[in-house]
Amino acid sequence: MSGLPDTPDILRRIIASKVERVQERRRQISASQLESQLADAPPVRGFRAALEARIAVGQAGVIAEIKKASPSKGVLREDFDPAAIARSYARGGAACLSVLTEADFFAGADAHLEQARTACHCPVIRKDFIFDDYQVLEARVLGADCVLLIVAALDDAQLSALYQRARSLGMDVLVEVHDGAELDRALRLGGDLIGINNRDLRSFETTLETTARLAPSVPEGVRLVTESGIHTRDDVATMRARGIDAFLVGEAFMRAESPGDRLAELFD
Ligand SMILES: O=C(O)c1ccccc1NCC(=O)[C@H](O)[C@H](O)COP(=O)(O)O
Repeated sequence: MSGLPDTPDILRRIIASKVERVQERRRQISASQLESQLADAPPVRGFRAALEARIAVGQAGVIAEIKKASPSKGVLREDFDPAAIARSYARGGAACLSVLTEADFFAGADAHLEQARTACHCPVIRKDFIFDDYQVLEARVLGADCVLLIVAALDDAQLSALYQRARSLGMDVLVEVHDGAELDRALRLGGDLIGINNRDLRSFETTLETTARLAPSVPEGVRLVTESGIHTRDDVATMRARGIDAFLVGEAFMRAESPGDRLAELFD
């Protein structure tokens, strides 16, 4: 199993359950069979390009998340229709979508990504816990335009191999960090789309100060995305005042009757 000595326990538990699911999936569909399905995968939509297009005209680049539940908050939304949520997000001004496909802790599914992607023109990141080349290949076959690599869960060799594989398939990679050491590793990797997760996965404490503290260390040319804990217009204003223009938001939208309307309220 992947991971580092100080990988947060919740990540270890999520990945342990993923290992079993990926092994089962491999028994059903081999990697070579997946490779043969690449030709029929939906064409890649530019994930980072969609963010940059919004930011270039002075708007925030919003990655709107489709997430039914999470370890820190439990069930977020009972009325959970990924296609309807995707359409709502697109109407509300989302640049991109983030779709949880992890089943055991987030009640996600691969079908959620397919439904969301088919329902609108937004590029989609597969929000899952990736440690195996097979999962990167599977994400592309599903239609993902970007994948998430969590620095805290992977050593440098894994990070590099998975990053190169995703890029070779035409996908962008959101490299997620939570502290300075992880940010250094992400920058050494060559990541040009870096997410700072404001949520401490050891305590679940969530503070925008995490992004504020690390942002000055992110060089020009790297797009920084602030993730987690964005709930109010003040949160957005605070981040934008610090030069952060890309956001990944889930709970605040998932708890709203109209996710897209809430997005428009926070980011208009
Ligand atoms: O949210 C959790 O409880 C969680 C636990 C373990 C790993 C990841 C987790 N969250 C994934 C995310 O990073 C968030 O879904 C995403 O950043 C959006 O955060 P929010 O807007 O606070 O829902």
